[in-house]
Amino acid sequence: MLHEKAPAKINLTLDVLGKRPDGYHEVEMIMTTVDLADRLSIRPSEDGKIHILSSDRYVPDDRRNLVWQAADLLRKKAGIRSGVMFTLDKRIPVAAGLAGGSSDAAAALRGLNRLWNLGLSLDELAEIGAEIGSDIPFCVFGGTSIATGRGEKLRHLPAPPNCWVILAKPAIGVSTADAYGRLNLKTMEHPATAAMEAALKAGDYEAMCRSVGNVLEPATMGMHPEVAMLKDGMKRFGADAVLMSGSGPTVYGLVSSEARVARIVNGLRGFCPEVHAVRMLGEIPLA
Ligand SMILES: C[C@](O)(CO)[C@H](O)COP(=O)(O)OP(=O)(O)OC[C@H]1O[C@@H](n2ccc(N)nc2=O)[C@H](O)[C@@H]1O
Ligand SMILES: Nc1ncnc2c1ncn2[C@@H]1O[C@H](COP(=O)(O)OP(=O)(O)OP(=O)(O)O)[C@@H](O)[C@H]1O
Repeated sequence: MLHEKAPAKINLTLDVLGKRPDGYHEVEMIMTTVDLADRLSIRPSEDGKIHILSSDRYVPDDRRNLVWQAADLLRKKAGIRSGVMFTLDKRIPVAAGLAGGSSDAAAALRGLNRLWNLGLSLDELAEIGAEIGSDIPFCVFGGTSIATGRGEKLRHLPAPPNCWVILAKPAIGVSTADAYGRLNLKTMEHPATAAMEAALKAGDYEAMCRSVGNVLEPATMGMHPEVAMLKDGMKRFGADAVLMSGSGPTVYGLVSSEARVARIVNGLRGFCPEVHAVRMLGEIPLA
């Protein structure tokens, strides 16, 4: 039996540069993994099939699961006929903007590469993952990167300065396609991606906080006003910077001092069902 950790990601920035002929959007975004992770256990199955046992009843256990799709694609590419049994301990909120499913799929690729002794590099696994979802290549590596293209072209960046990340997810799920679909390419305000990259290189916490931005925020807030309310609450309770992650609806707050974390978490629990205080993971954690 093999074990892989599948950490959540947050977007420090998310910019859209235009619409592509394939219907996707050309993005430029800085993402980093945080210490909230699903656990994936992997063992061979005698019947030649792919099985998924999930701890979360809202997560599909069949071919709709990104873990299933990753295993199926890797099997085809590697010409393997063996079956596999996954046990998925879900801790990342589902449909939250935290790339939970993508990270599970990336963990499946890393784990199966070991189980089947395929000897593929992380670059090769990321390329295979990109055929299933735009966030999977980033999740194969973890750490901190700037992603371009559809999200699959990655350049590694230094870890963010040490701080706490408070994640708050309202009781709604957001479809990523809907959020992109509602984007107004003409009126959107672009985030300061270059300033964010410079802040990470300088290890400058205040500059990082000043540079967060996500063009999908107004699009998702238009469908779900709860997201704007949660952002206001998080600011009022004292977070240094507040942003929606990915296509939402999870909102995160950055906090430098541990003393403020409990106050913000307790304040939010009053009106938000799911709140987690976690650390940034820093450097690539997944080996
Ligand atoms: C919002 C983010 O999570 C930020 O990291 C990603 O951009 C989305 O990544 P993802 O969930 O892996 O997305 P995919 O499964 O590849 O695509 C889901 C849907 O999102 C839209 N989509 C996604 C990525 C992209 N660069 N442009 C898009 O327009 C498309 O409508 C697509 O059908
Ligand atoms: N392993 C998985 N874990 C969670 N959801 C999954 C998984 N595989 C497929 N799904 C489906 O994908 C949908 C989106 O779930 P997920 O948690 O990956 O969203 P997300 O965090 O918003 O992703 P992203 O940030 O990459 O857009 C769910 O509604 C679920 O039905």
